[in-house]
Amino acid sequence: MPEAVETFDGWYCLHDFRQIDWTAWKLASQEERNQALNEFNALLSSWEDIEANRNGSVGLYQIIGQKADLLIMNLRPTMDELTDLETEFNKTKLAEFLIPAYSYVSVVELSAYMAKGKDPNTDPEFQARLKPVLPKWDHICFYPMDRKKDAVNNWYMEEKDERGRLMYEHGMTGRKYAGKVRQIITGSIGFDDWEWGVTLYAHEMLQFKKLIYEMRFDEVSARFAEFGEFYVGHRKTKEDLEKIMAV
Ligand code: VOV
Repeated sequence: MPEAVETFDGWYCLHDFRQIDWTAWKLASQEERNQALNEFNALLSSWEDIEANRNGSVGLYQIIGQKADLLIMNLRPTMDELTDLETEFNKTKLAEFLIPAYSYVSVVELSAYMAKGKDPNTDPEFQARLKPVLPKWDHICFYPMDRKKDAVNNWYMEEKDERGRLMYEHGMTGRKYAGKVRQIITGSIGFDDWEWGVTLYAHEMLQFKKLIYEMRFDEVSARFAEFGEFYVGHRKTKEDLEKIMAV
């Protein structure tokens, strides 16, 4: 039987998608709205401090389309810390005006397919990728995915060397987008409904489409990839959020 590839797991990750309840927000007083934003800004600042101390990372994004309005993405060394911060956020005033839209629980994952003699447990480059500072690039694209397990194409029945070959080809396509798209692959087998979360960053939106389209022709995606829903959006600061929420 084919054997599993060793995985190296880094920080835990919560993608928290929310919709703004505009009706409730507009009914609130200016004072209540200010209070909600100030409290959230303080919480975001505390998460940014954690990022500065290299104990996690945070990103705030505005999502386009009707699936969600906001995405708050947090990384932490343990899942307990993520659970706590989710609870803390849910208790804020702002959260009273946000409707849960979707969430994804996963852990930053690298596999040994590409390790090539390096020890991922000590190699500084591997370690930095396992505990990443989320890129401050303008645009984000997130989607969950699976590897196929049907009678004809079953990823888990392929030999390890063959999977390594397919992943190598995948990596070569990805490398063409160096400087244009950055990827954070998170593993979610046993944690969420799909097997991986794909979080991409770009300076230019169109690069997501170009990369994902090109990858569809790689054998590993063409034969073995199944995708969930796509969410795309833009990175936002506290000041941007104040403008978004202004009514
Ligand atoms: C900038 C783009 C880019 C680059 C450079 C890149 C490179 C690499 C390398 C070198 C490796 C293997 C080693 C490791 O690091 O784990 C991976 C791994 C992985 N990828 Fe990837 N990927 C990219 C981008 C990228 C995209 C756009 C997708 C979605 C697929 C698509 O069709 O939409 C994807 C998926 C994955 C997955 C699900 C895995 C884990 C598979 C597993 O079975 O373990 N990935 N990926």
